[in-house]
Amino acid sequence: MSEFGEEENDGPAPSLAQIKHIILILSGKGGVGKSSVTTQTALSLCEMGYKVGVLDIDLTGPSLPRMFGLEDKSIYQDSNGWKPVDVKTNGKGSLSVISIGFLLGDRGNSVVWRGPKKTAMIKQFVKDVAWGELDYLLIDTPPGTSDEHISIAEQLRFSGPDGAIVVTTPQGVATADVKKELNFCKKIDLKILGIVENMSGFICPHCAECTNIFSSGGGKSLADEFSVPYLGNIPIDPQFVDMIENQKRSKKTLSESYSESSIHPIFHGIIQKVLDQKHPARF
Ligand SMILES: Nc1ncnc2c1ncn2[C@@H]1O[C@H](COP(=O)(O)OP(=O)(O)OP(=O)(O)O)[C@@H](O)[C@H]1O
Ligand code: SF4
Repeated sequence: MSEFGEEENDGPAPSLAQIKHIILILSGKGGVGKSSVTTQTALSLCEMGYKVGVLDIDLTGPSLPRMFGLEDKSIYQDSNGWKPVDVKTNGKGSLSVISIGFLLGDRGNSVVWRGPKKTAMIKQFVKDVAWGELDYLLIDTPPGTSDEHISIAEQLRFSGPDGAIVVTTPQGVATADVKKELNFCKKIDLKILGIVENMSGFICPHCAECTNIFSSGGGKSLADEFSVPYLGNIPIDPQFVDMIENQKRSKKTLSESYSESSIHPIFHGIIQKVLDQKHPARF
């Protein structure tokens, strides 16, 4: 990427002009499945026929290239800006991805940057990607409330995001961190579209029966406490991990494998609750 200059954030980025809805995916804590939720949101919306873009601003641990089976892809820049990487779909909708992961030479690498450099990179991601026309742009953020969150909130200040989907797991420690995240959203005036409780129960790979191995209900009580929508819970599904890990060897596209998975109807219901909120399009 080119030099990062300090500019004033003086209005909505032209690169976002043809995007109808912007949704951020947040989590208070690492490893709760935020990137999985972003991936499933993208696949579900795409299956519904929408044009979807995914922006990965988890600069210290970008996992979306792996989730979408795009680890060997690179991005390039033309006169319109950075070109997102396309993901094969079932013929419905469209899906493209931009991640810092595409710029890291060794895929095992992560970046260790101080705040100003992270801010500059996020600014470039927001302003210089040639998304074209999209129904939904999903922004996958790092866990917690870090420089990246403040930067993206600042960059989107004039761009009217629909709001944020917040991911938690049933355990108390995760829900405690989510409270901080929810308070952060309140502070920056970012609407909460709802809370998703991930890894809630376990789907048996033999009989597809769902068993609650940890307590559940933490997400719902948080939603009640903060008076925000509860979108639902997603069980741990070994088939999902298998689908991600083995997509290169599979004859099916990720969209096809996803549409046949047990997790798919559950997640579809979650996304439908977001769509039912009927946020006005940005243009
Ligand atoms: N419902 C689920 N069923 C099975 N595996 C899951 C589920 N949700 C997440 N996982 C797996 O758990 C791991 C962590 O998930 P993910 O990378 O989505 O978390 P994250 O919150 O984005 O992590 P990070 O803090 O690194 O950004 C991944 O290997 C993912 O495939
Ligand atoms: S849920 Fe049923 S099939 Fe799965 S391990 Fe338990 S008893 Fe066996």
